[in-house]
Amino acid sequence: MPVSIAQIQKWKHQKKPIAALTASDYAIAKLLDKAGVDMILVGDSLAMVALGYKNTLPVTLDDMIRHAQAVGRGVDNALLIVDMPFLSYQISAEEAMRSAGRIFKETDARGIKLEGGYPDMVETIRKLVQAGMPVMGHVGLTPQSVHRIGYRVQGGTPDTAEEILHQSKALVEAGIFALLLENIPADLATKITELIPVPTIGIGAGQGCDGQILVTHDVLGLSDWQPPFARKYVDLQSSITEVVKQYCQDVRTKS
Ligand SMILES: Nc1nc(=O)c2c([nH]1)NC[C@@H]1CN(c3ccc(C(=O)N[C@@H](CCC(=O)O)C(=O)O)cc3)CN21
Ligand SMILES: CC(C)C(=O)C(=O)O
Ligand SMILES: [Mg+2]
Repeated sequence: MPVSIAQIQKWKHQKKPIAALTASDYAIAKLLDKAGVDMILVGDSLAMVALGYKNTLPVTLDDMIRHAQAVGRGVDNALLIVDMPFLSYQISAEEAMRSAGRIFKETDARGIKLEGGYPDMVETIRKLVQAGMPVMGHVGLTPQSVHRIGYRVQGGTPDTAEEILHQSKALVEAGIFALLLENIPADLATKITELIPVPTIGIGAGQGCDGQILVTHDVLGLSDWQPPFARKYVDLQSSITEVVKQYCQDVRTKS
């Protein structure tokens, strides 16, 4: 039985941590799924780690759908979630509905994720949920706003922490099934986790969340740079470089 939304919601109450990672292609997605990851996110961070852009803004809805299709072919068990890319959902609820609808029609996504908890976004999310589309919220550091807020920790002052808590509650009231908390203080993330009824998945938000997510390229040591909170478990850049050098040498020495 594949992991369901109901299942991760039950795990919150059972205090069973949810292990999530990102994927952008078939090969890695299949490995993550077979290794037992609970949730796989086709994150728009693929703009940077897979496509080489300097931030997440350039990636298109067509790009996200293409990558989500590839990931979907490798996933049997994990809950597959797809990020909506910059400007595919911010202009109007109508446009968000059309973009989200394409993701559900053209991929095997079982949920989508949208950044932001400001009033207009809460209303957009309410409409998507009403139309039958499971939505995961995303507050704190929202990378699609990099030009306004940078990649800094969010919610470090009493006022901004209160605002993030308020947004989290508003998103829950609009019907999100889970909430991503990015780069916020651990005590704030713990407080939100205790106060809302849906699972929180943290990245750079401490160990008090119901689950954790990281960008797989960071975990594997394949990124050019990575956030300070991302733990690199293996340095595949070095391994791959060594192997490729060996291969080149073998070709050149005709061995
Ligand atoms: N490879 C990769 N991993 C990620 O986790 C990731 C991406 N890319 N791209 C999209 C966003 C951007 N993320 C980031 C990127 C940088 C910091 C970072 O360096 N934060 C510092 C402060 C930086 C500053 O002041 O500008 C920190 O101390 O939190 C945090 C999150 C997380 N996401
Ligand atoms: C929060 C992270 C994991 C994300 O949204 C992404 O990878 O795009
Ligand atoms: Mg993202």
